[in-house]
Amino acid sequence: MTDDVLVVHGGTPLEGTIRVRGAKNLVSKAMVAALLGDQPSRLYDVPRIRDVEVVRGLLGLHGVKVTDGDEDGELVLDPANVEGASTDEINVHAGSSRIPILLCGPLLHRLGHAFIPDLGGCHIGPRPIDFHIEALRQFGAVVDKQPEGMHLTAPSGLHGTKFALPYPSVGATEQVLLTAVLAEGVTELRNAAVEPEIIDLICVLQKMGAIIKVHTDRVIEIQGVPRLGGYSHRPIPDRIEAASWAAAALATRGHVEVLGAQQADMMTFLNVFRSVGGSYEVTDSRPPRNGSAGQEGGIRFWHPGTELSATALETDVHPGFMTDWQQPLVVALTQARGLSIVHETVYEQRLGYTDALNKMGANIQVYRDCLGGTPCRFGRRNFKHSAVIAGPSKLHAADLVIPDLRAGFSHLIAALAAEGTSRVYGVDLINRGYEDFEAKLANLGAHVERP
Ligand SMILES: CC(=O)N[C@H]1[C@@H](OP(=O)(O)OP(=O)(O)OC[C@H]2O[C@@H](n3ccc(=O)[nH]c3=O)[C@H](O)[C@@H]2O)O[C@H](CO)[C@@H](O)[C@@H]1O
Ligand SMILES: C=C(OP(=O)(O)O)C(=O)O
Repeated sequence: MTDDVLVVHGGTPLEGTIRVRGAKNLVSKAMVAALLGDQPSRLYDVPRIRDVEVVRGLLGLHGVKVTDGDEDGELVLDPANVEGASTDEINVHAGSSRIPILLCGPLLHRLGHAFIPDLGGCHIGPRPIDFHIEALRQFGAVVDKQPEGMHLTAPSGLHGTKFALPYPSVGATEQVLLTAVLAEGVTELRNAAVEPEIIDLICVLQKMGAIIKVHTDRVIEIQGVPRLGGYSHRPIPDRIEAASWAAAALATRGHVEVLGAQQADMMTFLNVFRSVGGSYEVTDSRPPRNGSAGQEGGIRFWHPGTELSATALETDVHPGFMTDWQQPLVVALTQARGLSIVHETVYEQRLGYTDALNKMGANIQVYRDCLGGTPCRFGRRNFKHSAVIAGPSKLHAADLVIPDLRAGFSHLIAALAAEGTSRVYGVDLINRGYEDFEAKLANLGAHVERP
């Protein structure tokens, strides 16, 4: 633990430009999709983050040759020799990410069997996988849960099915997509998640030869095809990372331009950012013309210098306010005048990190009640899933231990916004979803150092 610490000298506004690459929550799934093809795939703008390394390792164990392409961030994934791996080899990746569960369908199609290790990911609630298992069973998979992991077979192959999700789960929707594309017949998924990363995964699968219709009202219809080829794809940029830097600009009274950030995927965030009093400007990209260099588009976010206002928000599935934006933004809300209300409706336990903010001088109370306009699944289940943030608060330095990815980034922002020198332990966790964050911090003028 001691060498995984960042010393943060707070109180300096973040100023400058950074760039975000392919979305963590798409890139890893597109890599899994490559397993379904019988030709190589090319994925561009892949960030150097831990989740990518985990999937690269898992694909490698299953015979997919993953190599770096000519362009920085380009991966070539060749599934010509897909093969099984031992449970011991696969279990090296146990507890490291949520992505392994998405290998079920592709491995059943390619090998007829699959072994999935225990999942990792952020500790923000129990995160069950019952929807995944139920969907896989409906496709015809036999699922056997054992202490060392989950074994799956498909003795009669996988067949299209009609399935309605009890909640529009991102992962379960991806599970259905990745299984249905090569299943025999038609699959109809109701109450599907429609996050931009899912639509981008559908684009990847369509490039491979899949037939997928996205109807209104969260209905997705997939017509199984007998084979899929490879794809060449430049993923959507990471809208969670972009919003995290936006929140950091606001909390530190700074000005950060995020190249690559896309307005269309961040509309709900931008509305909240503006209602709090943050300023932003969308810069469109310009191709090179008549000898003048082109310009990459993005969004500039800054603190206007005037007082920020409290707001009320509820996290929700797309197109609602994304749960992964919540933790970084709350740090900025500690600087807004009045009472802000945050109702977390996606995860039961995603407010634990507020204890650390309170230790730094914030005034945040958490409640079991649904404090938003709409009662949610957690209302009568004793989870502290609503927060009231009274601001503005002067934050002071503290020693912090990072509990998970987004909470980790929020701790970092709080330390950057605070007066004095904080020590942030466990910062390596941030590498799971933020590429080169230390280099980016240095670019933005943050005073951080390894002891
Ligand atoms: C790698 C990745 O893409 N992670 C994202 C993905 O996580 P992930 O795909 O794990 O999140 P889900 O959308 O599945 O989870 C949403 C809710 O559904 C519940 N649920 C889910 C599956 C299931 O079988 N049973 C069940 O009850 C979960 O406990 C949670 O309360 O979407 C989340 C919601 O946008 C994001 O916060 C994560 O960053
Ligand atoms: C919850 C998150 O990720 P994961 O699903 O990988 O834990 C996140 O990215 O904020």
